[in-house]
Amino acid sequence: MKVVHTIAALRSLLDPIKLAQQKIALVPTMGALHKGHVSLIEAAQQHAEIVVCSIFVNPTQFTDPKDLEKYPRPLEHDIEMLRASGCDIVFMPAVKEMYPREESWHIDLGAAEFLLEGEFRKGHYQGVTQIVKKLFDAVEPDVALFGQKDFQQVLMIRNMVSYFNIPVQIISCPIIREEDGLAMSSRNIHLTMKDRENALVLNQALIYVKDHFASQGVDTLLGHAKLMIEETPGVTLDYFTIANGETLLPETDQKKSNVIALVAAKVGQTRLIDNMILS
Ligand SMILES: Nc1ncnc2c1ncn2[C@@H]1O[C@H](COP(=O)(O)OP(=O)(O)OP(=O)(O)O)[C@@H](O)[C@H]1O
Ligand SMILES: CC(C)(CO)[C@@H](O)C(=O)[O-]
Ligand code: BAL
Repeated sequence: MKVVHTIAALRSLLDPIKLAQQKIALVPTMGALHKGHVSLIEAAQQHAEIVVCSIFVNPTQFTDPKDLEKYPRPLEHDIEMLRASGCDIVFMPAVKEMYPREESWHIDLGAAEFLLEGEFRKGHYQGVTQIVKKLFDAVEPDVALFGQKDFQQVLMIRNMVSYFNIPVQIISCPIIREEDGLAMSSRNIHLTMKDRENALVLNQALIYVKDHFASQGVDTLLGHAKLMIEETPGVTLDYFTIANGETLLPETDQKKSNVIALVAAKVGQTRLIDNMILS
């Protein structure tokens, strides 16, 4: 496994691979890797000969400076995990490498940009698409893999790709959970023991909705799920919605396909998200 820090070094590794017409997969991450990330590397290996993983805590997508400051950065551990997973190239640029000068960025990501995460983290998806475009320019991958855990992020990245006509296949991979159902997340490390227990309600509320989707109406389901979360001590709900998987607008027609339940809540000091496909 090669570890590189500059776009120039990355390109000199990738040029012969491209000349040999080998397929390249990119797995963008912010590090603090867990089994969810490893599942993306493993899926990437099914789609390409060479797997590049980027580790970059992208400042432009953080709307809360404290969140950026305390974002975990266990670099040695990450490199060891990637080595064990069979990743080929790790790209770990410094902030100056990706943002050599002040720049403004704004593209039309469609109305769904401003819903859900976009409402609670204003400008977040401009920052996400800005860095993912830069990573795509640096790597020129044939395929890029993202987690369904960040459901809205995958939609926004697909919109960015179609905005620029980038020839890359975007693949969304299933959510990897702890044994008790908590969605794996780098931010779980901030949870106290009590928070960790309380956080389970997010997955439990999603399961409730999925299990009763055929037998109860949307209003009843939402009422029950929100109550479950609001009654859990230390948990503050940002949103719980049953939405169309394309527009992210509330869905009331339970016979439709592509319906998803999405949740975000603060558990103690830590904001977590999760979701579940309903149809
Ligand atoms: N539990 C998971 N299962 C599958 N993919 C995941 C999971 N958690 C994160 N990912 C995916 O890994 C990629 C990198 O995410 P990131 O580095 O932000 O990790 P994270 O655990 O989502 O961290 P955080 O949510 O705290 O920012 C994203 O595409 C994300 O959707
Ligand atoms: C896609 C991403 C690596 C861009 O910084 C980030 O948003 C993430 O880790 O999901
Ligand atoms: N996994 C999404 C990255 C973020 O929370 O900023």
